Amino acid sequence: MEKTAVEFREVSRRYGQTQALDAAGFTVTRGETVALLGHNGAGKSTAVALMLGLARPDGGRIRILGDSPARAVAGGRVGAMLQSGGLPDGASIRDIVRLACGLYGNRRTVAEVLALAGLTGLAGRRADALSGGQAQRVRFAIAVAGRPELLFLDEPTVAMDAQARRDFWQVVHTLRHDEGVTVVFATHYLEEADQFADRIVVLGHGRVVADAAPATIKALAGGRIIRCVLPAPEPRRLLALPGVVDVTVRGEQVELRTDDADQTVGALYSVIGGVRDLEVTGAGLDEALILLSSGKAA
Ligand SMILES: Nc1ncnc2c1ncn2[C@@H]1O[C@H](COP(=O)(O)OP(=O)(O)OP(=O)(O)O)[C@@H](O)[C@H]1O
Repeated sequence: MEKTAVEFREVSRRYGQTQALDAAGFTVTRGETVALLGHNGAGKSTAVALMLGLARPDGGRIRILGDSPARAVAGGRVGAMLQSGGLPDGASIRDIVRLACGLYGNRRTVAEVLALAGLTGLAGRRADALSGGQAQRVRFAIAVAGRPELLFLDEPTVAMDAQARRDFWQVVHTLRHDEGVTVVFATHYLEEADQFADRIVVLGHGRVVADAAPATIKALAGGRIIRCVLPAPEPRRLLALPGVVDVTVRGEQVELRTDDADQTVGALYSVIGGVRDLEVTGAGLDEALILLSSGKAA
């Protein structure tokens, strides 16, 4: 059996004037859970659509479970939960799940799928009488009905509250553990990527700007931001201060990224001088993502 679940190499896709993906590349090994993380419009949904064969790339190569996306999907080896999956209004949840199970030759029973998705108590409910979070669970049920080897989840927890989110990830964890399912999920929740992924691929403007373990992405976020006002700031002198890893200067406004705030602040006063309005904040994952997406972090 091939070891690579997803090969996504130098993939580009343009919509009119918009370059949604620009030579983006990553691979996913079987059994891994990988998060595609990025801001709105970064290219996450486009990448998922291409991996499912719903659209074709303008350039690059995509292989899914050693096959073309279309053949992997047609073979029933891939499950997907998309952002916009509509549900048939008049049908009950049980009807929808039965249909999905039937499509895959009943690789799971209807009862099993209902239980997996936490829908047993809602089985008789019509699809048009569901909350946003419940509808998400039905989409999840459809995605896992065929016992897929590879699961794509595009912002799966978007309409869920905190408890529903925890329950959802617990089920995904069980599938990974018990069935070895490979999971690729798109999210712009940094915490979600950190908690549930083995690896995070950060997309920014259609390119892969980071591809690393969550701990590495978090380490990038572990630093501090110092903002202050300086008369005639010189970026090169600022970059030479202890701890400083990045400098942004706009007029007299200075922003420094540092991995040792105490040393940097000390040096700002003793070496540079004229410091006004100084503040120090935690960089945080959000700051790290912005930095990565802007291409400033190496
Ligand atoms: N069918 C389409 N037609 C035109 N432009 C599109 C289409 N699909 C995506 N785009 C554009 O391509 C870019 C990438 O969009 P994509 O939906 O892949 O981003 P995303 O990271 O999934 O964003 P979000 O977090 O908002 O879902 C955006 O600028 C978007 O407007």
